[in-house]
Amino acid sequence: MNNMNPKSLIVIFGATGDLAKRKLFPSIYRLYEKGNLSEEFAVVGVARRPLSNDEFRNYVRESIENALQQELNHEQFVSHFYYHPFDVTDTASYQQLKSLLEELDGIYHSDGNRIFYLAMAPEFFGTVTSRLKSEGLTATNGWKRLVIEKPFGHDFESARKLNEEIRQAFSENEIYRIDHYLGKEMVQNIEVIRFSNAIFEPLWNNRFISNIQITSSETLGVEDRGRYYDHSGALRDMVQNHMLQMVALLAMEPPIKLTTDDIRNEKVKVLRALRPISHDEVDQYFVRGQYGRGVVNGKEVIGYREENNVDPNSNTETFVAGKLMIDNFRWAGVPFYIRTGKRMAEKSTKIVVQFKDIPMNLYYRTNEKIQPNLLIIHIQPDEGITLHLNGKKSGEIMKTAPIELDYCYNCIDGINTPEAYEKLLYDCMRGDATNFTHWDEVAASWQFVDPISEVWENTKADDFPNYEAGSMGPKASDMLLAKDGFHWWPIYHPKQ
Ligand SMILES: NC(=O)C1=CN([C@@H]2O[C@H](COP(=O)(O)OP(=O)(O)OC[C@H]3O[C@@H](n4cnc5c(N)ncnc54)[C@H](OP(=O)(O)O)[C@@H]3O)[C@@H](O)[C@H]2O)C=CC1
Ligand SMILES: O=C1O[C@H](COP(=O)(O)O)[C@@H](O)[C@H](O)[C@H]1O
Repeated sequence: MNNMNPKSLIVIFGATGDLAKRKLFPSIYRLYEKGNLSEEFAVVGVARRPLSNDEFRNYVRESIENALQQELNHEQFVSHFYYHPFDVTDTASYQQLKSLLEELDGIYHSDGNRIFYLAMAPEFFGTVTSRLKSEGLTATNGWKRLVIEKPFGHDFESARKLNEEIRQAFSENEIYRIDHYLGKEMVQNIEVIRFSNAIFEPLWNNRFISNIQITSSETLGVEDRGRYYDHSGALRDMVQNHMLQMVALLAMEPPIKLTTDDIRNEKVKVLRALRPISHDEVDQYFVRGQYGRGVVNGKEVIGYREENNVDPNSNTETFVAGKLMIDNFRWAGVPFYIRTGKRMAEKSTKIVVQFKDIPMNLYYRTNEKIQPNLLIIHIQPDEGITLHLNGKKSGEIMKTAPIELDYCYNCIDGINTPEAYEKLLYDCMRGDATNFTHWDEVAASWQFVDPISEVWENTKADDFPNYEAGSMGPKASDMLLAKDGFHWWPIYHPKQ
């Protein structure tokens, strides 16, 4: 097999769903368009509604054209798509799927390589994987891989059970647990910025860094996902996975080599070193919020409790801010502040690394307020880095002025950053699991988050809704930093 142009059959369970339409089909097309797929691939869509192959192919074409806002340039692309209607709880249909895969293996010479992508409700994850094994679909001459969407469980116990179920059919190195933040260009850049720059790595510790802030704010509300979200909340939806993954990448030790195992091992160590938060400490370290009505991007929007499929008295948080301490040599004493929420003022994901003040500042004498040095990693929508320094104020004696060294990745003409799903699908096809989460990371993350959700589920938040849609969250989020003498740095890009 040519590892750069992998060949495989891809079975998408939930092929008529939102994720497949918006992310998976366009990503497969982009890979094909760039020549990253060989012609020896086929996609089999599985869902209940009755569609013929032709109807499915039209649906795929439309999905791609809508998502990419372009016409399909390669007509033959959709001929690689097949549809197999069935209810995944029905055993008999797996036999028909097996025959179809064997037939397609012959047509596409895909060497028995199979990706099973579970893009459907998580309650089916266990059923599908056990049927794939019991009905013989995993017995193939080539490799087999399982891509599993979030949420991976609801807490540690449910995640452990799910893991046990899928491990009956797939080994750990065949399981690709998606965290789409790990496919983002600038999240992948964290390691490179840290480990390939002599000006950062020696300073990357508690001697020189005073705190690190990670914000992932959204302007969207819960849209049509109220049923799922009202049982999840921001802590499970964003913190347990994406936010903790970014913390792990920022805090991990340099891996011995850039292999999947070496990187994952270092990330797991960080997650295990997170200071556990006991039930009676939750209020000290974490803040929850829920949005009320407000104005977002100039439009009036309803409050969370008025959204479709949301309990009108819901106790679910749509905002979380937290202070995380990592109890190891490198990070002892350095708070990592995280915040994420829906219906906030901006759509933005940013990491701000705030360096400590220098020991003695010559310029204090002039009553100048020297700004701390900041390294800002812009994850989205803008992609880049900004370094905040101090320089001499032009024309003045003994006065400083802030300087911003700014590099914008996605401002450069011709650079079209690949979608996270495109990169992750390609990684999976090439057998590179580095940017997928290992079970040990998932387990450690749930173990950290569980005590917080237990307290929040069992205590009514009397002040909900406690932030206006279109704001940066509840006041208590600012207080969380203020009591340590810090404040949240703005999350807009300096050039905006
Ligand atoms: N949408 C998104 O942006 C994101 C989604 N995810 C995750 O991806 C997964 C899919 O989400 P999403 O696409 O939004 O979900 P949807 O509800 O849009 O799609 C569900 C899919 O499953 C199929 N389906 C439902 N029941 C059965 C059944 N018994 N047998 C066979 N097929 C069935 C549906 O088709 P039919 O009705 O025809 O059977 C449909 O294709 C979830 O785990 C979600 O958490 C993760 C991150 C983002
Ligand atoms: O996983 C999820 O992520 C999205 C935010 O992703 P982004 O790439 O747009 O930052 C969030 O809206 C969703 O609730 C959550 O399930």
